[in-house]
Amino acid sequence: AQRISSQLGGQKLEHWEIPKRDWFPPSFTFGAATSAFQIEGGWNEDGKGPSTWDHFCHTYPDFIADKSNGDVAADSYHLYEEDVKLLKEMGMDAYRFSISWPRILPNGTLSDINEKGIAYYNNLINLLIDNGIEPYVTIFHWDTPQALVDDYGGFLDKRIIKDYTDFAGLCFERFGDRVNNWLTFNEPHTFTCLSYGTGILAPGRCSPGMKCPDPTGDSIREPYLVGHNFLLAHAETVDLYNKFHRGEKGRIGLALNVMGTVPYGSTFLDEQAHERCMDYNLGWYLEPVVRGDYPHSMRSSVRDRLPHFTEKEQQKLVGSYDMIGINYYSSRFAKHVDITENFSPELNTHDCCATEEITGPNGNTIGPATGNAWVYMYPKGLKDILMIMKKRYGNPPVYITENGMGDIDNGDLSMEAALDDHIRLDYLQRHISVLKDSIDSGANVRGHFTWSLLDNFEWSSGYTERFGIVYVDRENGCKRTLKRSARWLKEFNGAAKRPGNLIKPN
Ligand SMILES: OC[C@@H]1[C@@H](O)[C@H](O)[C@@H](O)c2nnnn21
Repeated sequence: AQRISSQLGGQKLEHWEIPKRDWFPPSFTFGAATSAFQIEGGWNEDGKGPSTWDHFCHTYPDFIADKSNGDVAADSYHLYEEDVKLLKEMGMDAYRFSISWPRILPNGTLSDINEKGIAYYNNLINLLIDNGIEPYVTIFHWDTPQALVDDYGGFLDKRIIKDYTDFAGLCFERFGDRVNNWLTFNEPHTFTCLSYGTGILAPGRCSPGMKCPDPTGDSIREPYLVGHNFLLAHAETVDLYNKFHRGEKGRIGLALNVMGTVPYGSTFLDEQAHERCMDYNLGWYLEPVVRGDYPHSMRSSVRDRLPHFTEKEQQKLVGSYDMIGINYYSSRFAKHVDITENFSPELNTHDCCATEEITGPNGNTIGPATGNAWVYMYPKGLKDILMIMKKRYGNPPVYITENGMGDIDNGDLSMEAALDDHIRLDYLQRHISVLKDSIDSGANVRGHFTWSLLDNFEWSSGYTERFGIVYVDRENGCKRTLKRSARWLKEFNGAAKRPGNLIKPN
């Protein structure tokens, strides 16, 4: 039966529509996700080197909505025991977090290993395991060591492939005996388009004449160059993992953000536009690891601006994953754009010759607004993507490695109102529910991670968007308080009946 009530958004689900844990197999993983720069703070503590995000926030505060930074963030560098306690209290099966590259390698290379940084992650991993919570580690979640950007331009240069592979190898060596689930990269699509296309994310590059911190880049070439180096670094890292570090339970993959799309109108042109958008939003990084090259529609429109793989690189790329992470938040209407005689892309995202519209031809949005500007609730978009994974990409094990929405807080959202996050609750219930629907339709989806465990530093939005299921009071020592959504997840996970006390390693 259709588990989602006919109404979206305002209507709360009927009680029989609210997902239950036993809709899913016991092996299905429910967790929460964070990333290093967004939660840790301790930006220069115990020998940590600066990341491009430390540099970006300190140098270009006007490009952050509230001129804030990650110096303290949610202070998880000091409060990680609190974080694990909350995960245990909610009965979470797993915790997805990332490793700060410059925290363990301050200048980005193995020439200087920061043992205090390594110790932080070992303490976190040990505490998670002692409390029966599976660590899912994202090796790279956008915080490139500033030293490598200063030295050779970071991901713009092929030298990053060796430095990244060395960094990943150190993580496998030091944490791999207890960490069995690895994601090499978080969201290559977002990183390339927003860090080297529009330039709103660190290191903030874009073409001359455009408005971004460093307008000395090339918004229609650098995204593809950086994306290519991402894929080559991913392939080398998985090869290293396979050769020296894979245990019998080890699994590795990468986490891809996918903006879902539906055709704007019923013409075949919008159908094609939808197909092209899915090639760019999903296929750009998935097809190279599935079949060894970029989607045909990208090859034919980006042409000489899209690098090629050698045969040797393709051999390492194809099949370089045991699982695929999908970060899903929302969908759009894909609308055809004609290529006229003066068509000339200014941003790499213009190459797909389609716009992604929030509002459809009849003036309705794709789904109800939720809070932050770009998340409109459309749970069916998640099923549509999972069906593409099944029908087109071989139905690999998929984890929803991020799913959630943000509450706007320009200093005017009371803690009481923030704690009663009924829109987030409705959003999460509908997206968890649609996963059951997807499994019933043959999707090989294995888990769901809520973004995010904690209210944290939301990149160019700073602290004006709260994505956490746990409220963080940064005015009061980053005190953590479960929101309504977290209390439902605790009930959903059946933790209400289990002791929540934290087991600390002896
Ligand atoms: O914007 C909310 C979150 C960010 O906080 C994450 O760091 C990023 O992986 C992401 N991708 N899509 N949405 N998100």
